[in-house]
Amino acid sequence: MSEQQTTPERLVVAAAIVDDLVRPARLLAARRSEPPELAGGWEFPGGKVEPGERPLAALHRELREELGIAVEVGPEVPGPYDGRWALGAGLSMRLWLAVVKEGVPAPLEDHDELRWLGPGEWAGVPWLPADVAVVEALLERCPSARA
Ligand SMILES: Nc1nc2c([nH]c(=O)n2[C@H]2C[C@H](O)[C@@H](COP(=O)(O)OP(=O)(O)OP(=O)(O)O)O2)c(=O)[nH]1
Repeated sequence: MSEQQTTPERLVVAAAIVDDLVRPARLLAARRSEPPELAGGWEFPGGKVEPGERPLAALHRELREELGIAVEVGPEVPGPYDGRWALGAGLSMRLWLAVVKEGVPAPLEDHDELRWLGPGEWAGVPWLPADVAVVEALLERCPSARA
C-alpha cells in the first residue's frame, strides 16, 4: 500500500513582498483583522483564486484590492506539496517573491496593520501557523534577511 499526499483543492496565492528580488532584506507582513479565528495572525498578502482565474492574475487582483499596490512578481517559492504550501482546511498556497512597483502598501482590506520586517526580524511576528514553515524556507534562501 502506498501513502499518497493529495493536493488540497482550493488554491490561495500570496506574495512575499520584499525590498529587492536579488538580495531581500525587508519583508512585508500583514496582520489579519478577520475572520475572528485568524485575527491577529500575520500572513503574506494574497487570497483565494476565483474559479476560472489564472493564479498570477488572482495575485495581482488581491494585492490591488488588499494593499492598493501593483507589483513585479519574481521567482516562486515552491512548497513541498506539488509546489504548494499546505494551509489546512482544504486550502493550499502558492507563493512568489514580489517587489512594489506602484503605490504604497496600505491595509485597505482584511488587515489592520502592515509591517516591514528587517534583517533578523522576519520570524519575529506571530505568523499564522501554516506560515511558520514558509518563513523558515524564505530565510533559508535569503541570507541577506538574517541578522
Ligand atoms: N492570504 C493568505 N492566506 C493565508 C496565509 N496563510 C494561511 O494560512 N492563509 C489562509 C487564511 C485563509 O483561511 C485563507 C486565505 O483566504 P482569504 O480570506 O485571504 O481569501 P480571500 O481574500 O479570497 O477572501 P474570501 O474570498 O474567502 O472572503 O488562507 C497567507 O500567508 N496568506
